[in-house]
Amino acid sequence: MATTRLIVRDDAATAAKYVSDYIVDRITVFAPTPERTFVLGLPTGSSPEGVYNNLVQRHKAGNISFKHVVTFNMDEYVGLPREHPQSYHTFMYKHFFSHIDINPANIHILNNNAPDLDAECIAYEEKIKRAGGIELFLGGMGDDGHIAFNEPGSSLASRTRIKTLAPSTLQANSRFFAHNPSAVPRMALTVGIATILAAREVSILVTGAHKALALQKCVEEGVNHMWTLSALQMHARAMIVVDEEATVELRVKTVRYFRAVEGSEGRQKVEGEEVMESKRDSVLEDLDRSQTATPKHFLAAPKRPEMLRMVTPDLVPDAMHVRLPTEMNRGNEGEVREPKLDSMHERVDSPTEGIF
Ligand SMILES: N[C@@H]1[C@@H](O)[C@H](O)[C@@H](COP(=O)(O)O)O[C@@H]1O
Repeated sequence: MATTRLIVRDDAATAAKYVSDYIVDRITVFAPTPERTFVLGLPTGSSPEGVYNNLVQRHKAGNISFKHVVTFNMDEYVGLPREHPQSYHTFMYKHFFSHIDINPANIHILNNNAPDLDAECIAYEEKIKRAGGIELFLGGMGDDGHIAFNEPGSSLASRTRIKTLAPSTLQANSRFFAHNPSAVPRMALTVGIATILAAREVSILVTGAHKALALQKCVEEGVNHMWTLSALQMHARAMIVVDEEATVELRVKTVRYFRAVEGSEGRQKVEGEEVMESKRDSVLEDLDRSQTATPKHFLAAPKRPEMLRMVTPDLVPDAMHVRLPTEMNRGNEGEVREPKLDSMHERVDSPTEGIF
């Protein structure tokens, strides 16, 4: 059975509303200050457009401020000028940043024109670390199951790096480039799977029947680097919000199970803690619930927000090591070392990529 929590909504609009309301709730409960900012990871793509529209509306209605929110975008095409209409830089300002009260100094987007792209990627990881780690990473999913630009075959231990885009991505994203796949940049900078898994919480929005097969692979099958969103199964606080259309390849019992999980949450209240309208806990915890008494702290956001503000662990959940390639080992401090190249990686990835 899947281990990533799934929230099913009727259509793309209500799925996007669920995600935007969730973000507003999380920031509100966190109550960020200049000294204690809320660090939000952000995606681009057509899926999150509705989320950004809702967030802008909630901001304009006076429901939410982004003054003390720090953002890190997931990815960016290599080589496109910043002001190019299809750069992710342009996308973010057009759909979100230009309409909210975020401090421009708090916005981080990978510099796709940096003279040294490898150094840019390393510095980006450092900036995330210095910001205290990502509190909530919002994401989407490509038609082939990729997250950010972690294309099929990416290492589950990857960090921010250069990736060569898969033909399936060039094809899918050609809709933004006059339907010409050869006009899509061939490379991108992207956070890695491990960067995403290191966030304290991950929320993914997946809508449309064209994503249904990939969703099925990522949710019902095992962790697999050919369907990189499946890595979320190793995260203790992850959810995927989908519309009905995206569920068409899932088993009926899978959808029923997750609906039942969501339904049962509304009935759980924990004394002395503030329940966030039952919108948070993780699937691992959901699974525990069926076997043991429900741990109270998994159902609710603690009233003292500082409890949520622990330094990001340098990843990796125990279960992950079990599945990592044997070349992968750990250093003295418990850090994960990069895996050695193997022939499959050499075939899939460009020689310019130091880390897969
Ligand atoms: N790098 C982005 C991903 O972050 C995004 O999730 C995916 C799906 O985009 P869409 O929501 O338009 O289907 O597109 C691109 O590949």
